[in-house]
Amino acid sequence: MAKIIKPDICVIGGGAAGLSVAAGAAAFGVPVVLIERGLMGGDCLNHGCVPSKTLIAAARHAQAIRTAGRFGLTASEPAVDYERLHARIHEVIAGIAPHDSVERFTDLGVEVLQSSARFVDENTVAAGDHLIRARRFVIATGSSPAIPDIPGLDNVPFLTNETLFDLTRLPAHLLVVGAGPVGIEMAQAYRRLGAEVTVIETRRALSGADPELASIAIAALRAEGVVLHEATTILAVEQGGGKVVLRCKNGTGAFLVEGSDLLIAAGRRPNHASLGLSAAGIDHNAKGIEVGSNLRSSNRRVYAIGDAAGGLQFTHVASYHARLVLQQLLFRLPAREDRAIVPKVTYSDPEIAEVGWSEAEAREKFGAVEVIRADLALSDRARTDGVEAGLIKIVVGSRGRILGVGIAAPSAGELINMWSLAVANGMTLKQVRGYVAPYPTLSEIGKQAVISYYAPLAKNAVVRSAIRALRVFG
Ligand SMILES: Cc1cc2nc3c(=O)[nH]c(=O)nc-3n(C[C@H](O)[C@H](O)[C@H](O)COP(=O)(O)OP(=O)(O)OC[C@H]3O[C@@H](n4cnc5c(N)ncnc54)[C@H](O)[C@@H]3O)c2cc1C
Ligand SMILES: NC(=O)c1ccc[n+]([C@@H]2O[C@H](COP(=O)([O-])OP(=O)(O)OC[C@H]3O[C@@H](n4cnc5c(N)ncnc54)[C@H](O)[C@@H]3O)[C@@H](O)[C@H]2O)c1
Repeated sequence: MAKIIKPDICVIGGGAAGLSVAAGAAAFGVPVVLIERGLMGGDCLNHGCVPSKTLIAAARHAQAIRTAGRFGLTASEPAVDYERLHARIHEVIAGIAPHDSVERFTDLGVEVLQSSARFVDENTVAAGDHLIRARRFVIATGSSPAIPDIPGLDNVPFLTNETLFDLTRLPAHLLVVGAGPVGIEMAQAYRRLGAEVTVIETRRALSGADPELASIAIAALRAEGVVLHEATTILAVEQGGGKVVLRCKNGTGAFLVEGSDLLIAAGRRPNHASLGLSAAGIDHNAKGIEVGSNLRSSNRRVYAIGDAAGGLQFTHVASYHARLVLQQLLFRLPAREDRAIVPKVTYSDPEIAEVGWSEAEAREKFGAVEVIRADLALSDRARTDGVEAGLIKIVVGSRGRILGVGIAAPSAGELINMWSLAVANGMTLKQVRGYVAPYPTLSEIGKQAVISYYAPLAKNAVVRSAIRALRVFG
């Protein structure tokens, strides 16, 4: 006989999105049930952001050793102890895991059920031997790696982000399918750690980013020895002589690529196949659960957030969504997702960070916009730190309104923070002109770009004659 529970909120999925809703609801004393079928913390903690950024940090140190010569130090080829690096990745995960654990959430007052959830009707979810009849449901079931339909792939072992961080040896030659954020970040990291790396991409690399900014990161990867084939189709994959072989074709003809290991980084698919969505009248498609800007589904009791909602797929979006849903469920206040205020970062080196409308999007939406740029070469800090390439682009609308900002630079993910605040608050260049930037920092290039916007003022005849007139006063 199933046990029936009737909480106010039932959250399905214990990743970044679901945990944020559960913690927020419990903090206000609202009865909440959280159902998780796998590891608490979801993709970000276990197979995504945390292990990938730990790997990238190690790779950055390896590259610093390799390129130390230009700072007057003795450079060498770094000796990589991959088993030790594997252990460090899992130490970092283990260090964060208690924050997301069943124990912590139980202590917060959340009832955690460790099983798979499935809707049985419009108002009921089944999980193990429980039936949950909640006033509201929040689907936060995330996404999984999409596996492309390439002939032969069924017969060849391959890695995804779910298995990559279990490797205890450095791949000799990593073949990467897909040059999105996952493919590019991992390609550069493994190259820096000493692997040969070849990336195959059907379209252009980092096609979601501003092409001018993306090209700076891609040039850096190529200079470091990553081989990248864009606009290339993989016709088949085979295994032979202990190698993985990709049969490829592009504008130059057909060719073979051989490697020791294959990583599939070809995008994501939502985890909703086993949720029984049709039984609950929840509309969905191949990208995710269909929601309005208030994140509510076609079943008005049910919301979908994070990767499951099929929009932007970032951990900070998961927590942004959680806040919007809590605002509606707890305080009965309206809330709408505004994608234009969400920053997007790819953690290549240089990093690519963007917020607001890109140049192309703004031209399409607003027509006449101005784009101001400053090259990182203008920054004294870039010179002291030996940073060779970088750029900031600010897209400016009428009356100097900041519509969007894109940065290619080391730590661009940090530099974008102040611009995210500016875009979210509809700020203008005049407001940025007035703040004092510390010297020497990379952030100063933003200020320099803004000053360049006002530079024509110095040549303006009216301004000049006003200054001449004011000289009369001594
Ligand atoms: C390699 C990689 C690197 C990334 N790096 C970054 C980064 O640096 N910064 C960033 O912002 N984003 C990054 N992301 C994206 C980020 O990981 C995701 O956007 C984020 O994890 C989404 O959180 P979520 O809670 O929506 O889903 P998930 O984290 O996927 O959590 C969903 C949870 O639901 C559970 N679940 C699914 N179905 C059921 C069911 N039927 N019943 C019960 N439980 C269920 C799953 O087990 C899972 O634990 C990265 C992703 C990858 C793959
Ligand atoms: N830094 C970050 O915040 C970060 C890092 C990694 C991932 N993520 C998130 O995870 C999501 C998934 O990232 P992703 O890189 O896996 O997906 P993606 O969809 O961004 O990129 C996948 C790439 O694979 C290519 N591709 C697909 N099938 C192919 C095939 N058969 N052959 C060759 N190329 C093929 C696509 O053209 C695309 O460029 C992103 O939307 C991103 O938001 C974020």
